Amino acid sequence: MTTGLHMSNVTKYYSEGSNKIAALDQVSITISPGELVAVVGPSGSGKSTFLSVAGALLKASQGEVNISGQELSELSDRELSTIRLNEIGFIMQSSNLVPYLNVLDQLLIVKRMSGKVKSADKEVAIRLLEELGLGAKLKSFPEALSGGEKQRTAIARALINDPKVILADEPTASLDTKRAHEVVGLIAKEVKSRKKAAIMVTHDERMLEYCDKVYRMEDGKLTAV
Ligand SMILES: Nc1ncnc2c1ncn2[C@@H]1O[C@H](COP(=O)(O)OP(=O)(O)OP(=O)(O)O)[C@@H](O)[C@H]1O
Repeated sequence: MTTGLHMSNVTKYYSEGSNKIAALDQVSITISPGELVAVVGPSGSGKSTFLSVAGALLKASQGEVNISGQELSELSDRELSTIRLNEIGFIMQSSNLVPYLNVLDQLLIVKRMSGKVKSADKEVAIRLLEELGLGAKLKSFPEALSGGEKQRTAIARALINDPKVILADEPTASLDTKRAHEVVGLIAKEVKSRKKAAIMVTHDERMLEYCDKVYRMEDGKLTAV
């Protein structure tokens, strides 16, 4: 079976009036399990569109997107939601935590979305949070967490369903240098040990040392650096 994330000749058009913009232009990439790939590039070059297509949030206009052997264009909207929930973990710029849920419940709500929460799920969530250094923060609400702790909670939330793919969009945008290194170091470690295929969009050159490969997006075209 094919593993990881593959994109082959993916083009994504947006229509603006009678104009068609190719936000992605014949993009091909393969990310294997355990590999962390960085995507850099100027504003408006297509990075967010790339992550949205890789994360089954947007459909490609042309080309193939394949996650662990499943070709996304062949799936129904319902099947795509299931893939998003179970096979893809998203880590966003600001951690996007739910303000009225404590750290442990941020993970359990993801479990609840995919069915009933079992007591084993709670144990798995607690173990994961402990591993990410949040054992003392299980009952804390987002407002009482530091920026780094919020992002670590978001990393745990992205991992809780054991997805095949991790997509991170500027995960260090709101962090100081020290926290940024901690957070990306942690993402890299988890990607390796849990064998996830991971993409990180970043403006931060200092984070590239944690990545196995670096790609550059320019005018919708992706090239290896
Ligand atoms: N919904 C949309 N409709 C029309 N055009 C869009 C849409 N979303 C993005 N675009 C255009 O597609 C191109 C790529 O945008 P995208 O957001 O993917 O770039 P980006 O590299 O993520 O930028 P940034 O670093 O500023 O977030 C840009 O020209 C943008 O204006």
